[in-house]
Amino acid sequence: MTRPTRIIGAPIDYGANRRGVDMGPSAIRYGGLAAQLEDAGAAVADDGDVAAPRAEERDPEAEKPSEGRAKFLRETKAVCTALSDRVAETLADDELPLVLGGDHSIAIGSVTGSARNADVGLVWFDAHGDFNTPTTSPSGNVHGMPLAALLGIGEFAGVEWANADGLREENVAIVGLRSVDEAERKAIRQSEVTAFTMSDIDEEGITDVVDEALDVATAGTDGIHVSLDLDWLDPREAPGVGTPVRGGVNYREAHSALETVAETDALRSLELVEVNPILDEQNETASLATELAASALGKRIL
Ligand SMILES: NC(=[NH2+])NCCC[C@H](N)C(=O)O
Ligand SMILES: [Mn+2]
Ligand SMILES: [Mn+2]
Repeated sequence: MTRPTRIIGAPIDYGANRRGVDMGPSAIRYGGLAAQLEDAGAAVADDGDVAAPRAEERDPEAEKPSEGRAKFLRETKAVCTALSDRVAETLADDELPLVLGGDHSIAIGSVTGSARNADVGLVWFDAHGDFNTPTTSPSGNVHGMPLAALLGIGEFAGVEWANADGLREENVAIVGLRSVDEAERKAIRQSEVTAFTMSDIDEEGITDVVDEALDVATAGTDGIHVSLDLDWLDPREAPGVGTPVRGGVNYREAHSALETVAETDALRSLELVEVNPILDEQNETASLATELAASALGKRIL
């Protein structure tokens, strides 16, 4: 029997260039999330969404980083702080938080919450490194920065609300990387984070790569957080995302990866991000997200 699962929505799109991922939580719920999770054997409760300021109330320049550019940092901080508390409370109740985004900046909230009273490993399924900082970011979009924020890199050093207490670089694995900015490449190489690119998946196959990623994340930790950016998949499988990149994993590879996550039995918290219903086709990306969540929670073909 899977741990009781509590759904928490974080309906924001401050961190992304293209509007629409704020509707992700609705689309994923509408795509049949609760039924999928029950199929996986999980008892499901829906905690609703964290409060998010409306577009009209936003000020892109309200809170500035020490240097560089990070748009809507004040709003991102407010939402992530609330989300972090909800995730920590859910874990304290011995339930599994399933966070629905929203753009990937919400990972700052989910992971700080998950790593508050525990040593946590992190598996980051993504086409992107999300390793920019306010000075290296080409866009100023915070969804390209959450990993650097959580690890306290660059201008994020000592930024308490954004740094994850119980997370060490050695326990972070990025899987499926294929779009990296120049400064990000350097920063990832300099860090202790393990990055598995699409070329690694070409060479070794998804099974071996995910096994290795899970070894990295589980080594010496109390459990793992899995952050699934839907642009990890090839845009043919997941068209409803704001920053699609060709050459991603296919449908079966994605399921296989999350089935392997379930087998490890170390899952502490999970999030599904970057679903953009405006750009989607008949909600297929949101439905796919629900299926992958079910695989991560232990749903099997037979
Ligand atoms: N979570 C994402 N979809 N991130 C995309 C980041 C794109 C680019 N590297 C940037 O920093 O702007
Ligand atoms: Mn991405
Ligand atoms: Mn991402």
